[in-house]
Amino acid sequence: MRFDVLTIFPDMVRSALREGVVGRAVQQGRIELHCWNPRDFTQDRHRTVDDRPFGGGPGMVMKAEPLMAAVAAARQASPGARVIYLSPQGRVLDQAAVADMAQAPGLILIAGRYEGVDERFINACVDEEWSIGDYVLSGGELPALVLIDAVSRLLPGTLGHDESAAQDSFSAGLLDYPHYTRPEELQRQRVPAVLMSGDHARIARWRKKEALGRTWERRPDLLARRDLTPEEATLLAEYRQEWEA
Ligand SMILES: COc1ccccc1CNc1ccc(C(N)=O)cn1
Repeated sequence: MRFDVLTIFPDMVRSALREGVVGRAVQQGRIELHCWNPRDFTQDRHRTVDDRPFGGGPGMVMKAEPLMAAVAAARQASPGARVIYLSPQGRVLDQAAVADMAQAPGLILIAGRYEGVDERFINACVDEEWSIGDYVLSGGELPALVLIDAVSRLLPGTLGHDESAAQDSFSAGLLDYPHYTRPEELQRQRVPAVLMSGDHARIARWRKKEALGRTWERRPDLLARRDLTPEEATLLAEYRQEWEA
């Protein structure tokens, strides 16, 4: 899959994607990453990418023309890509949206800076506006990196064991079960015996129950959105009995 990022800080984006599973996928060519700097698409000596807002007010606005020229170049290099603008005004991202994006041939991600971009650029060039959450950052680069990481994890071959992405609780609409590793006892806390039993069916059942129970405790909103199978309802009832015991 190909990711094109429009940013005035390309080194910030490139360096962040050198490490970890995504970095390895880029090195192995399973993921392509290209950065386009709007400054390279300016016509003036000062390579101006921002200007003062019409109507007054604080801060600067990113000029439309350099962005339009950069997006045209990116579209040519990545046919069929979805053009996504990361902003606090976008639809808030969730795992289902990430999974849908992983089906695209490519994503062209616009990382805004300053107070945002000229609305005419959004109207003319942007397919979708997305937010990584209800908070404001100094730029769209970190949201673009979040999106690239979340999508890349779902691409075949990115993770060591593909099923670990599938097992990801959010893919199942639930929170994750607790994880443990050596030592077996730590500050008088022992690893739950079931995990030492070698009984994989029993372990899977325990993990499902923990995921359901923790979702019920911490994120009832997620549970409300999810129909439980009869088995899941039984597991959650068991968890709640133990919890209220
Ligand atoms: C004032 O900043 C902006 C204003 C408008 C657009 C982009 C920016 C760049 N900042 C961003 C970008 C995305 C998110 C998010 N929640 O996804 C948060 N901040």
